[in-house]
Amino acid sequence: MVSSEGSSALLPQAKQQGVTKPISVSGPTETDVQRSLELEKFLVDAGLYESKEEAARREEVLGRIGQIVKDWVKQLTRLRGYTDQMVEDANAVIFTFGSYRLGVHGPGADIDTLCVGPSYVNRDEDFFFILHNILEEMEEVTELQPVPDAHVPVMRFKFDGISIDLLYASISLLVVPEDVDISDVSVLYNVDEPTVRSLNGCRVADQILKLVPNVEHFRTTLRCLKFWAKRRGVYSNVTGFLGGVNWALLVARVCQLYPNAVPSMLVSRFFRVYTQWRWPNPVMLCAIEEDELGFSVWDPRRNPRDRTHHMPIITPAYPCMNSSYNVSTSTLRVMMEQFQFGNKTCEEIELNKAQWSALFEPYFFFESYKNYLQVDIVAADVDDLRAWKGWVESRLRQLTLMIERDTYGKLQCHPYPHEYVDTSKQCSHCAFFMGLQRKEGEIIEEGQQFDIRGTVDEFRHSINMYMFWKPGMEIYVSHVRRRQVPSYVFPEGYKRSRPPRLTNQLSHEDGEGCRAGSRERQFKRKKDPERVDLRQDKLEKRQSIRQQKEVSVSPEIPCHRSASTSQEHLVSGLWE
Ligand SMILES: Nc1ncnc2c1ncn2[C@@H]1O[C@H](COP(=O)(O)OP(=O)(O)OP(=O)(O)O)[C@@H](O)[C@H]1O
Ligand SMILES: [Mg+2]
Repeated sequence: MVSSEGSSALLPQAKQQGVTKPISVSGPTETDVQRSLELEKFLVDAGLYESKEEAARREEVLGRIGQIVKDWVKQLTRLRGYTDQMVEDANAVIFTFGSYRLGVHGPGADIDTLCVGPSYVNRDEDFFFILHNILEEMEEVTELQPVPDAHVPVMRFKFDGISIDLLYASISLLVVPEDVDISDVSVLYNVDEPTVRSLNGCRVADQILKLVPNVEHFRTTLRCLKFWAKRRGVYSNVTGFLGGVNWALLVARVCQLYPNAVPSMLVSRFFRVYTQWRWPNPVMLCAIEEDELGFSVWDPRRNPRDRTHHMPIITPAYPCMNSSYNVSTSTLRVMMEQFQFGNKTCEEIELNKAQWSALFEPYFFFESYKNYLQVDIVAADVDDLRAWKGWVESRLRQLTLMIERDTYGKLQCHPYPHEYVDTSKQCSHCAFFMGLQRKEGEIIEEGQQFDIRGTVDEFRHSINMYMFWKPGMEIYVSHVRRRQVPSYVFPEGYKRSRPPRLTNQLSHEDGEGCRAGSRERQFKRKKDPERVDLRQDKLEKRQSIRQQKEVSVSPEIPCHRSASTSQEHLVSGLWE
C-alpha cells in the first residue's frame, strides 16, 4: 500500500515562504509505521546510537566539567575580594547544545557545551587564560586547543577521551542562578556579539525542540538525514554544504508541515519538499513571525548582503540568522542533485521497489568526474597539520568561487568534504579533492581550454597569508584525471572497476568522456581478444599524447619547504 495523504502533499509554490499551516494532517498507515520500524532498525544496525555505557560516561564527564567551572568561578570571586556571601553564592552553569542536546549524537560525537558565568568573569583572561591553565594541569584533559579569535570563541579538548567544545558567556548578573533561563531574551542585554553568538547555540536547540510537534519523530528523521548527508558527501558546513544545525532546521520544518507523520513519511516528505523548494526563499520554523524577522539580523529587505545568500535557513531564536551563509551556487547545485536522488529512491521505497539501504548508498565521487583538483596539505607534524589543514579547509570554498568566477561559470567545481591521507609519506599529509566539469549546456569550441593557473596562484597566495605559518606547512594544487587519482583515496587501496551505471549514480562526464567510457565497455564484451587489444592500444596511445600536453600533473609532494616557483605544482590549466 502506498502511504497516505494524497494530493495535499504537493507543496504549493505560493506557500513556500512563510507557510504557517501544516500541509498535511493525515496520519500514517500501517505500512508507514512498518517502514518506520524498518528505518529505525536500519539506523541501529548502522551503529548510529551510542551504548548505555558511553551515555553514562558522557553524563559523568559533563558533571565533572560542571564542577570544574563552578570551582573556577568561586576561586575568581574570592581572588577579586568579593564578600563571603558572594563567594558562597558564586556560580557557573553548564548547558549543552548541538547534536548532544538535540539527542541525535552518535558514538564518539563531540559534546557542544556552553558555560554561563557572572558579569565579572570575562572571556579573554578568565576563560581563555585562567580556566585554560586549570584544564591544562588536569591529566584527564588532552588536546587542549583554545580558539579565542573564532567567530564563536571556543576551547576544544578531550576529557577522558570525550571531545568537548566549550564556549563561554558572561551574562549581566552578579550571581548566576542554577536555573538561569537562557531562552529568555533578557540574557542578551548588555552582552557583546561573541556572547550573543555563544548563547545562541543553546537558544536555537531549545527552540527547535519546542517547535517540533513530536520530538522522537524529529530525532529519528534527523539521525536518518544526517547519516544520509554524510554518505552522499553533503555534510559539512565549512565546505559550503550543510552542518548539524542546518539539517536540524530543515528536518524540523518538515516535521511542522506534517505533524502527524512518522519518520519514514517524514524522510520521503523531506526530499519531496526540498526538491521543490524555490531557493533562495528562506526556510524558517513556524514560530518566527514576520515582525520578528524584521528585527532579526538576517533580513534581505534591509541588508543587501543577505540577498546574496543562496540557501537561507534561518535560526529560530532571536537574533534570527542565516545558518547556511556558506552555501554557494556550486554546493547548492550538488545538494539539489542529491535531493533528487533521495526523492527518487524514496519513491521507489514507497513502491516497495527498493529497501532503505538504497537511500544510503555511498556517493562514488571518484567515479563521477573526469577531472579533479587535488589539494595536498603537508606539515612537519600532526599538531601543525591539524592547524594548517583547518585553515586550508576553511578557504577551499573560496577556491571554488574563484574558479567559477574566473571561468565565467563555464567550469563548475564540486568540493568534496572528505580528507584523504597518504600514509606512505614521511611528513604529515592530507588531501582534499574537487570534481571539475563544464557547465551543462555550455558549448565549448574545439581546442578551447580552461587556464586556471592564475586562479590557483591567487588561492595559494591567500593561503600563505596564514598568521601562524610554520616551516613545513605547504600546499600543492594539481589537476588530476580520474585514472590518475591516487590509490589511497579508495577504501581498499585500489580503484573499483567501473561499475555498470547505477540508477543512483550521478555522473558528471562530458560527452567525450561518456563516449570513451561506453566504447571501453563495448570492447570488453567483444569475444575477439586481438581486436580488444588493438583498440585499447589505440586508446592508451591517445592518452599518452594527452598527458604529454599537460604541465606537471600530480607532482610528487616533497616534505620540505621548496624553493621552487609555484608553477611546478600548479594545475595543468590545459583542458580538453
Ligand atoms: N552556521 C551556524 N549558524 C548558527 N549556529 C551554528 C552554526 N554552526 C554551528 N552552530 C551552532 O553550533 C552547534 C554545534 O555545531 P556542530 O557543527 O557541532 O553541529 P551539531 O548539531 O552538534 O552536529 P554534529 O553531529 O556534526 O556535531 C550547532 O548545533 C549550532 O547551534
Ligand atoms: Mg556537535
